[in-house]
Amino acid sequence: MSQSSFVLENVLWHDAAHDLHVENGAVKELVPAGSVASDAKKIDGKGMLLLPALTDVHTHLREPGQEWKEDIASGLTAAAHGGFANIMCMANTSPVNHTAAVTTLMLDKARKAFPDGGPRLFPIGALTMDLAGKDLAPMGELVEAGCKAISNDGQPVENNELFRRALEYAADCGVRVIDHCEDPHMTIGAGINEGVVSSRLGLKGQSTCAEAIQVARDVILSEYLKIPVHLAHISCRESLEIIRSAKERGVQITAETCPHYLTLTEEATAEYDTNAKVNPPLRTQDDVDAMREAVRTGVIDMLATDHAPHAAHEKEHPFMQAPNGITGLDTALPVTMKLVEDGILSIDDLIRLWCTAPAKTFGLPCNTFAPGDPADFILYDPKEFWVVSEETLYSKGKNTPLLGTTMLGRCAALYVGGHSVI
Ligand SMILES: NC(=O)N[C@@H](CC(=O)O)C(=O)O
Ligand SMILES: [Zn+2]
Repeated sequence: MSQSSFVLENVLWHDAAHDLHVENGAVKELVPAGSVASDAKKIDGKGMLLLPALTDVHTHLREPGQEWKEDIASGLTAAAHGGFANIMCMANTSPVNHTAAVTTLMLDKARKAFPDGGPRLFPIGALTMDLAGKDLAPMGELVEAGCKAISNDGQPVENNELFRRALEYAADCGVRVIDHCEDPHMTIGAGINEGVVSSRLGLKGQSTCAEAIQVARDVILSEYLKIPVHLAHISCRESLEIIRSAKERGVQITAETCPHYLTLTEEATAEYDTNAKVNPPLRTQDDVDAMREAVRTGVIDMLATDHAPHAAHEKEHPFMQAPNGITGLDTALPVTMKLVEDGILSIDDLIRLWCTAPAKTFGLPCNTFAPGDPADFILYDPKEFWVVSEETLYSKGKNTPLLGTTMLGRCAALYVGGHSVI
């Protein structure tokens, strides 16, 4: 019997006990418990919550070049324990992922990290060479090598003509551009919101205008060219208003936000905590409220981690010198499940935001538990207490403002294509 044919018995799906029948790595049926007629191997699901596995369209894996922060093996291990079947990794490595050779190296490393099958890796190619904002990267070659999207994430493109040509070139290559929306002249790298906390600390903050201006630029180009654009890590109310009205006009804009923009405010940086220093910065409670509304109504299409691991010694620099970024693969699902417990999201919202929308937008494998779908799923233990600490995070990056927080619930098992990864 193939290892990927089995009946997973007694799992909780939408509050009722179900059995999941997997055949040759694909879903055969998901039915009320006790109604599968098959002599395939039985696995006890122990009443755990069944969820489709997650897709992260925005991860920084740091390999090649900055393996002390994270490498592909450690990042994919954190992804597996976080419940992710698909990971799209950003191009801001060293060297930048601007040639097929770098993309191929990333894919080789992923295969070697999980020779029997693990989370699937889908690299994102650079938009410009070295992310320098001058010469377009060879997108055709990058897509052929396996890149699923194009982005200058971390180094926003300020040249509008170049950005327009990049959208056209990427569309010709059949992929979407993911834009980190930030006017690079408006205090890029500040990592703290321009507001009461930055004033109190005597730091130069980053305004919401820096983001919203680029969102507006992208909407204008997307509408004019009739080319889809994906907006990365949206953080503030002003951007949402632009995205909402663009979508009403039928502009092909998709957008993501991250768990931290749904749960944390600028107050997290009030004690100069560099683990809360991220780009775009954590905003106000009013922005958090607006973001929560936007993920419910579909103004924001999906969640992404923006997993941005950095080493402890780097985050120990004074606030303005410390690098931007929060590690997120380990904590994304429990943080989102808490939003479900608190009645802010429904479980169907969570599945749409973390599974169906990201996979479908970027053309990745997607499990909706329909017959024939890849058997990518999680068994989630809602009763596992764990404290976020250097020891409990699988990522090399321990840079999260959640250190010391107790989480209720964790991914107990991940299957990708019917293969048990953890
Ligand atoms: N999001 C972050 O705060 N940091 C990202 C780069 C970026 O997107 O700015 C990183 O690579 O560390
Ligand atoms: Zn970014």
